[in-house]
Amino acid sequence: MSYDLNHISGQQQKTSNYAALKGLLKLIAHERPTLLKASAAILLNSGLNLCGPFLIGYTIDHYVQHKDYHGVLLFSGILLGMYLTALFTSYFQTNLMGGVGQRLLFTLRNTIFEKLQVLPMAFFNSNKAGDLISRVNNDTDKLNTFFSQSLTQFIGSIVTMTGAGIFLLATNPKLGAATLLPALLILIFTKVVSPWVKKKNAVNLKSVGGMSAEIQESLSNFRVIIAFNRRDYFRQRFDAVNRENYRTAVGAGLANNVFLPVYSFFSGMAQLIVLCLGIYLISIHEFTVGLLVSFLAYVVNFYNPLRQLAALWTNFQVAMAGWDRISQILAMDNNMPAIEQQPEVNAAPVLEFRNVHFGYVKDKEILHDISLQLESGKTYAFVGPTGGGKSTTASLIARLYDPTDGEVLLNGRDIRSFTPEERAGKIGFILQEPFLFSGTVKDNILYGNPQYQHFSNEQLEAVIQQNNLGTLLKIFDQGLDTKVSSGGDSISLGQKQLIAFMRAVLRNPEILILDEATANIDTVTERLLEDILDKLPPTTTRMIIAHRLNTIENADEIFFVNAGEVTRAGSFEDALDKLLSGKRTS
Ligand SMILES: Nc1ncnc2c1ncn2[C@@H]1O[C@H](COP(=O)(O)OP(=O)(O)OP(=O)(O)O)[C@@H](O)[C@H]1O
Repeated sequence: MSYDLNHISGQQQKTSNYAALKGLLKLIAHERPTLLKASAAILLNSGLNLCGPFLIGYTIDHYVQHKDYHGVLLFSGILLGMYLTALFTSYFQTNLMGGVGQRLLFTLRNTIFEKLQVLPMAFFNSNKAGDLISRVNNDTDKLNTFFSQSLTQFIGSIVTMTGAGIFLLATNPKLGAATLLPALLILIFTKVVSPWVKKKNAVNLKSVGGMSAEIQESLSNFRVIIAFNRRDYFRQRFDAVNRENYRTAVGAGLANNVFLPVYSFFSGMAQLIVLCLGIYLISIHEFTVGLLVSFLAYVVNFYNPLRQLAALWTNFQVAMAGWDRISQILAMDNNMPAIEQQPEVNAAPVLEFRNVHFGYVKDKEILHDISLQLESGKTYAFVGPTGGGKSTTASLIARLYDPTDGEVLLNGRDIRSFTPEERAGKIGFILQEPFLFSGTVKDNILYGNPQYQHFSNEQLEAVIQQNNLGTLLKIFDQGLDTKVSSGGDSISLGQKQLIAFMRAVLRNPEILILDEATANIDTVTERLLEDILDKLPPTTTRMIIAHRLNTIENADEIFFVNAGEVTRAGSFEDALDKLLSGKRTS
């Protein structure tokens, strides 16, 4: 399954409006009562507005022409009451639909975010964070705008138009049909042009996503930019995406504005037809002045909403383009589902790789036919050159990815049969570059150990002491309350690794993976960590990925990982012998 959203965008641009709308309406199915109330208000509003011209025509023919001013006054009062009621219903429906729009925005953002939580690493490797942010923030807002501002006008316009159309055809079918002819041309024009408009908007939303990705990348790498004095580099890159965004926005703007002039032109044509034909019909006594006034008003009532629909249709196209981008995320599935539960096998190795093959992308294998076994309670070191496949091996143990072939077994059970909670409880992972969340040291420790969520500082400190981590906590001048800014930039990389270390050790995992976890720590502190690792429960298996020899001195067994092959090298002394004899023979 390809997780590259922008690749999919290119292929699936042609979702029909109907299919897109159907999917969207499913999301707001629970809003049905509110939608019904709002629709009733719209119907009443449009109905009242529609009665106006008829009553005016009636008043002219029956009271004005007969100089019956009492009747004129009466009907004026009725009209005033009707318009005031229409004002109230309009306010009511706007209020209701505004709420629907905001709730849709809320639900959509939650739904997308929940989906993002279940998608695998491969998804995040294939998509830029900035583009995803733009989909969650910007594209959802397009839908909110449509629902809260445009939908009621949309329905109202259609109801008013239908009512006006019925009046026009019922009063004089021939004149009515002639008046409605330009509307047919508008319909054909809209049908032909809409896919092009939607595409232009989709391209624009994609470029907004690209710009957001660029901003995100440059802001998160500002330190490198300043250190290399390459502000110009990102400026140029930003300039390019901004230019692209400008170009696509102008394109979308032009496309969006194509409807209005065409609608206005045909609307003017329709009024001209009514005026010419109407005057002719009056001259042959087939029509009255009052009817012509009503007729003209209904033409306005028909074509004005139609003109309004032009703008609303544009909003609809923008919203649908946004919805396409959102539904691409919602349609994604996790390609790493849990398989059926299996019994754990007694006396099985704590971890086993059976003929494992793996590649991040198709046709480029990174790990080739790896078979290895790790026994409970031992310390294993994985060493080898940069890019050899050490972190990849560790990622498979933590099930960040599934093998493309072969099996990874935990306690003799296929790792895929564990629930994420079970698996995470068994495996502690300290990454090469640990990520910390903004908050305090305590918040970051609790993030990996929710079981201590309600512990006071003193209680948590006691747990930390029991796990021999007290000396590490002392390194932070304000202990658990030491502030950590977003991404952990306010503390050193070594300190970040210490927090990540405490976070992982407190989980009491069966397997603790340290991926270059001490690379940025001074030798004195590193000795402290070794001491802590020695004192871990005897059942904890340690997997240490390292470049520095002193880090792996105490390992029970060493594996060489090179060019996607993992070979057993025995103890530290054996490995050293092999390395030296290899050097001597070469
Ligand atoms: N997310 C990824 N997408 C595609 N290829 C990747 C990805 N991560 C790693 N690789 C590739 O996989 C290979 C093994 O990388 P890996 O990170 O496992 O090596 P390593 O032995 O841990 O290296 P180091 O000692 O530098 O950490 C490399 O060729 C790398 O380019």
